[in-house]
Amino acid sequence: SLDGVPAVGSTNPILSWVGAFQSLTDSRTILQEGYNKYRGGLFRVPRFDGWTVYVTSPVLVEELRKAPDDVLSFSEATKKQLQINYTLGRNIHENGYHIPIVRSQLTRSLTPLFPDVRDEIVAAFSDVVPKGVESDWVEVPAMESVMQIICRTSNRIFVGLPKCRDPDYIQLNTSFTLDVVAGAAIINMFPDFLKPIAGRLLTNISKSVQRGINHLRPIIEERRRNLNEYGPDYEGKPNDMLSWLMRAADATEGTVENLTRRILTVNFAAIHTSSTSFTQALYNLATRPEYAAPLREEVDAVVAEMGWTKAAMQKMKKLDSFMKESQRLEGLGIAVMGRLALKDFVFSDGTFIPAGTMVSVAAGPMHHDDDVYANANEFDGFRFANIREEEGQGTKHQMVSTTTEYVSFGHGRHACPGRFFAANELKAMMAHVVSLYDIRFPDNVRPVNTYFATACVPDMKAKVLFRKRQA
Ligand code: HEM
Repeated sequence: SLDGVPAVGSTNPILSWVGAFQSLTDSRTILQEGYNKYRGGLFRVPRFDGWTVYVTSPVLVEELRKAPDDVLSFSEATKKQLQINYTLGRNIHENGYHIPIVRSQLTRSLTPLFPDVRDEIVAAFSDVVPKGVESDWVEVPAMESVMQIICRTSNRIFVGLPKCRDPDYIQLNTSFTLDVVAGAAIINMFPDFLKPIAGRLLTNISKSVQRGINHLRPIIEERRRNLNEYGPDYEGKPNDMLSWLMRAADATEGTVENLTRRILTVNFAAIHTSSTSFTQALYNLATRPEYAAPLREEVDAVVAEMGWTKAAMQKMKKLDSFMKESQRLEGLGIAVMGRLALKDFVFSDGTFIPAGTMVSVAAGPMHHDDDVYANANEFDGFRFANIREEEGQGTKHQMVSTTTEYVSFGHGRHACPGRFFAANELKAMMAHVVSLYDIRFPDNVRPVNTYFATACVPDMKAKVLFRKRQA
């Protein structure tokens, strides 16, 4: 019943397995091939358990965005892709109470909590960058260091000090994403009745959750004692994600295990996404030294006027543009906005999508399309700043703004609720880098990305050279 949607590769059941394998290992080529052939329309690519239909135009992205949740479902797509019942946990799928907290409370708190974010960034960079940086170039393993810094900074706001600096807690949160993604891939290989057993026996997840409980139980219990003794707004009550979750949780969600799973889930959504995004931007700056001076000029001027504040981060338009351009060209998801059709759906061009089909946006090819972005394959760090200059003070081209053409954070009601936090954190980190360091690669060559399934992953092993900023 997907006959109306052209396929990339063979539709023969045996040969489409070869295609399914290729879509794991060479997804970028496959998506680009589909996009080149069927641009403006839809095409399908085989997976081991079915087909994914990709949309390729802003008009179709808009229709995907508008489709009701009970027709094209974000949460059912995520449940299937991540095998949520056996990985993050059934409650995460059934009760997404953390999502409005991330979207509203976290975003509203960015201004008052900025001093904490800044403090953690400064402390984490000074721990991660070797001391010799004062007088010479020093090597910094980029991705590993970025993950440490982002995990610390994010968890300063999720669970506070001193836990955010605990090495075992950091290790747990940076590896939990891989536990979940690898675990989901394993569980997906089993028929439904064996999935719970596969989830328990063949993945690391229960061990990781237990490790998380060991870290968070004493904190949750202490906060609960204080609440009981001194009331809901006791003096010194931490203003962080854990407190917000504890306040919003019902009796079921308020257990130590369920609160721990919730914190792990927020970390799952936050750490690898933000770390890959920052690492790509760092690689772009290290290979394009011509951007250092104008970025530095902007950061120095804005900080001199407004200090290290959230408002200052918002004022740094060149920096915002540089981060957004990195994400446009090398965003983590070359396919985003996955939706599972729960009912039959028909796009306006007449394409019929039967219930049970996965639908997604071919984000990578769209972001590299010359008709959407001039010289789309060129890195133009100030592309969006220049557009904003031309168009006045509008916010449409800020890093956090989503459109039918710019979908790195998705688009519509499920667009990433953490993007305001992420953009603020990533800009504060990059502003710190340009104001304190010069950076480059040992051989001046940008490391190559790898593609796995629909993820674009920066070189995890590359080292960037840091040196104290020269006058
Ligand atoms: C650069 C960093 C990030 C990127 C690129 C990113 C990207 C995305 C994308 C593509 C989606 C799915 C949108 C859709 O399908 O329509 C999403 C959802 C989500 N993100 Fe992010 N994200 C980032 C950082 C964060 C952070 C820091 C948090 C939490 C603090 C977060 C929390 C979430 C949550 C909870 C959802 C699910 C929303 C829902 O269920 O409606 N993300 N993100």
